[in-house]
Amino acid sequence: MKIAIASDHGGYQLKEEIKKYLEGRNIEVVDLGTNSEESVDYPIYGKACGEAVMSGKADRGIVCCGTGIGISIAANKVKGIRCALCTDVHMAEMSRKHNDSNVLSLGGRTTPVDKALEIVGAWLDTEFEGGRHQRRVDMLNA
Ligand SMILES: O=C(CO)[C@H](O)[C@H](O)[C@H](O)COP(=O)(O)O
Repeated sequence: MKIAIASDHGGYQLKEEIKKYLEGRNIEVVDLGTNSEESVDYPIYGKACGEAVMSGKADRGIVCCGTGIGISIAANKVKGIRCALCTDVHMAEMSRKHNDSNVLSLGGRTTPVDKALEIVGAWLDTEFEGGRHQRRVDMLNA
């Protein structure tokens, strides 16, 4: 699996931790920036991650900003993206099982690193259930 990751300055430190975690699991990472804590604008990075997923450059994406809110809104503007802002493992699992989320959003200023990495692990390891949920995902895509 190949994962695209992107953040603004508020999510930069968390993105770096997620990158290490993914590489530790031998998952290929496409890092779309940002590359420091210098102030940048989250819409650019959310869009870049969404486009990387929809173009096939990556299988799924992970985005981070201060709260995870702004960058998830940006990613969700890309047609076909189902970006889920998750603050716990249950939400991450459900976003995969029911929503087939293809981008995960996390808040670098709101979710501690250890918890965020647990969320990432659950999100990576949970499959979409299909069935009645496929109909709803099809409606989202339409
Ligand atoms: O977009 C956000 C909130 O929805 C993110 O948390 C941003 O990281 C935040 O708005 C950036 O704020 P800053 O004061 O410019 O660092």
